[in-house]
Amino acid sequence: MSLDSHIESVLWTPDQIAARVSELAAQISADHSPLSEPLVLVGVATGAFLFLADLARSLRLPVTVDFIRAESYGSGTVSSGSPRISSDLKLDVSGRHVVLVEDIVDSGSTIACLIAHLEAKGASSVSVCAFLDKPSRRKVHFQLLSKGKFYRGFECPDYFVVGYGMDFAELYRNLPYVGVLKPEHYK
Ligand SMILES: O=P(O)(O)OC[C@H]1O[C@H](OP(=O)(O)OP(=O)(O)O)[C@H](O)[C@@H]1O
Ligand code: HPA
Ligand SMILES: [Mg+2]
Repeated sequence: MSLDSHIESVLWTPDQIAARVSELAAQISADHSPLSEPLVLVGVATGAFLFLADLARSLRLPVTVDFIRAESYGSGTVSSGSPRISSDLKLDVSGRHVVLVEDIVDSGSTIACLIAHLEAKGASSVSVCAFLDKPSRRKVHFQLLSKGKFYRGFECPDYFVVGYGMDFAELYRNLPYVGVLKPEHYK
């Protein structure tokens, strides 16, 4: 079964995604060189899995990789507004420079919760690298401490998007592009 027929329009093609990921990786590499210890990439499961894999392979720095899981959407398209951390880090990030890797920042509640969590663990800096940023939907205006930076791939228009890691009801994550679903597929 192909899910391509469920897509109304493609917003970013695989080539556009690859080009932007390379630019982000170059910027992060330049900003974090040289480091005395490897940069810690923290992927936000599940949605960031493809972006993290692509970004990590483009970085020209030693990195360590871990995952964290925060849930707020369940199977719908609207955030509950109060994410909970359902799976924590394995690595100790105290004294380390961390980049939180997200597929999308939408209401901002997930990333705000995770930034606070990593800062409380004593990270030296917490930056955010989000493939997409949807500022039109922002409810929580997160702040980074002075050494943290916000890297974003693209500004996303006000659609619920799928593909390149992002799901609707756990489907569409493996599409190699980002697109908008046809209305009949939002149930
Ligand atoms: O800015 P927000 O409104 O908080 O939304 C963004 C978050 O929502 C999605 O994750 P979700 O909780 O759906 O889990 P998933 O990554 O497993 O899809 C997405 O991957 C981000 O982590
Ligand atoms: N698509 C998929 N998952 C999401 C989105 C979106 O637009 N916003 C927050 N989580
Ligand atoms: Mg999701």
